[in-house]
Amino acid sequence: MVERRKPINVKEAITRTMHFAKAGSVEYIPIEESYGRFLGEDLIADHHVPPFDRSPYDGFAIRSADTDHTSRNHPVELEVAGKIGAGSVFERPVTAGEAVRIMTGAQIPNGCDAVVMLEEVNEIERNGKKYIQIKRNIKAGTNISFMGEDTQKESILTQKGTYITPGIVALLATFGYKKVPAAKRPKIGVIATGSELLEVDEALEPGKIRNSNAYMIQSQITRAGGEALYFGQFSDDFDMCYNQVKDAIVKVDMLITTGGVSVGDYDYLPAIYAKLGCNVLFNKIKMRPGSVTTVAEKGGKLLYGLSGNPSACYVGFELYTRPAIRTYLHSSHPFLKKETAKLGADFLKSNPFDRFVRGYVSYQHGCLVATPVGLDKSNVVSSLAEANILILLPGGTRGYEAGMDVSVILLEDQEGITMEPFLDKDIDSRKDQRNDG
Ligand SMILES: Nc1nc2c(c(=O)[nH]1)N[C@H]1C(S)=C(S)[C@@H](COP(=O)(O)OP(=O)(O)OC[C@H]3O[C@@H](n4cnc5c(N)ncnc54)[C@H](O)[C@@H]3O)O[C@H]1N2
Ligand code: MOO
Ligand SMILES: [Mg+2]
Repeated sequence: MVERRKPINVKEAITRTMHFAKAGSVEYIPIEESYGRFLGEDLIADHHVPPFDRSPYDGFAIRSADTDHTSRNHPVELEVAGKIGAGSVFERPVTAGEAVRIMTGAQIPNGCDAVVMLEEVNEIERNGKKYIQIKRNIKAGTNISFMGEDTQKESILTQKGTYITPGIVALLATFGYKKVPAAKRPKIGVIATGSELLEVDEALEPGKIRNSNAYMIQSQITRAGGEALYFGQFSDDFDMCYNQVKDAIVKVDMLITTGGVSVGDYDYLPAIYAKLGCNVLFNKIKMRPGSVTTVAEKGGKLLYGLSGNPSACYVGFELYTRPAIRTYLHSSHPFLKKETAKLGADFLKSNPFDRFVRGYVSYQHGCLVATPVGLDKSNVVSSLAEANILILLPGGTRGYEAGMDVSVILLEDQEGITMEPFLDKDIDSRKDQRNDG
């Protein structure tokens, strides 16, 4: 008799999975390798930036009070007491009637409180001494880049768990991080199952297909910030698959298998979880694709039994594995960002389960338009190549028409959101949006 599974809703499945998601450790890596990693600690400014008042222009540092009674007809003349370039400091306080020739980036000399640009002064020489003439009144603070105006000491610049962009690399360098505290990447094992699977470089044979999921999942792991460990593809043989899974678990932080998770004669994952004594969190979800997605836990490690169907496998990863990876990477926003978009085409087939339709979001006249791409079947691979979003169509009795507001999940997002807004309104809402008025 075929096993009858009890489906749970997406919200419950995510909640059960995230209960076992935990943060990993922190490692120090060279700053040159930090781009694309995730910060392991909050980045706190340990000094002001800039660390001193400095000149944003090539010009003359002056005492503004010297220009108090200056006008076009009554220019003031200041003696040039010296010259400093960026990196040098003027050795003594500047006194009344003096100016210092200063270059962009140089520290403002003591006594000065303004800078006049080179273009704004007349330079003259008399008796071997240099002078400048200024023809207007200069206010204190003019043309000064003030200490701390960029960042204040003690401020939190970037939170731990943040994806390190080139801009964050610049901040890390500014604050002297030759070694960067980075969240250690979780090691995610990947095992593909199926006697029909050919290696990627094998020629097609009757009844066989190439294993695309293993490579797709490895790239999804990399995009999410994890480190993929590929254990290979294995034919549908219980003992072989059991031993592979058993051996892999000890080498990884999480393990993903693809295929063999449904109710077929050669779908061995349920029996493997049972023999390993795993705590199966769920094995059926009210979602399409990916309803057979199974998540189990063993000794605190998450084991993902993703569907063999490529689209179902992809969606299962993004909904259940990706947030666990980001949590491991210390993110407080581990879920992909959701936005509201206009549906770009009718999607009239109703389904009692929540749908995560592969789609493409484009910008049209300042508006987000989400259009389904490719064939909407869970065994389809081509739609994945075009998709940059998942269009979330809550389950219900009616379909969706072009122009309706829909939620979309942004697949390339790096900022993320917390669990609450991700599970908000449209996941498991069960309401027919067309009754909203
Ligand atoms: N009687 C029932 N049959 C099925 C049910 C069900 O509830 N009752 N669920 C269907 C759903 S929904 C899905 S999704 C699939 C899930 O199948 P499995 O996870 O058991 O995966 P397989 O049977 O091993 O393969 C399914 C499909 O995917 C292809 N595949 C597998 N691995 C790969 C790979 N690495 N790369 C590319 N393609 C792969 C495989 O050839 C099959 O075509 O079950 C339904 N059946
Ligand atoms: O798990 Mo299946 O993808 O719902 O088609
Ligand atoms: Mg199967």
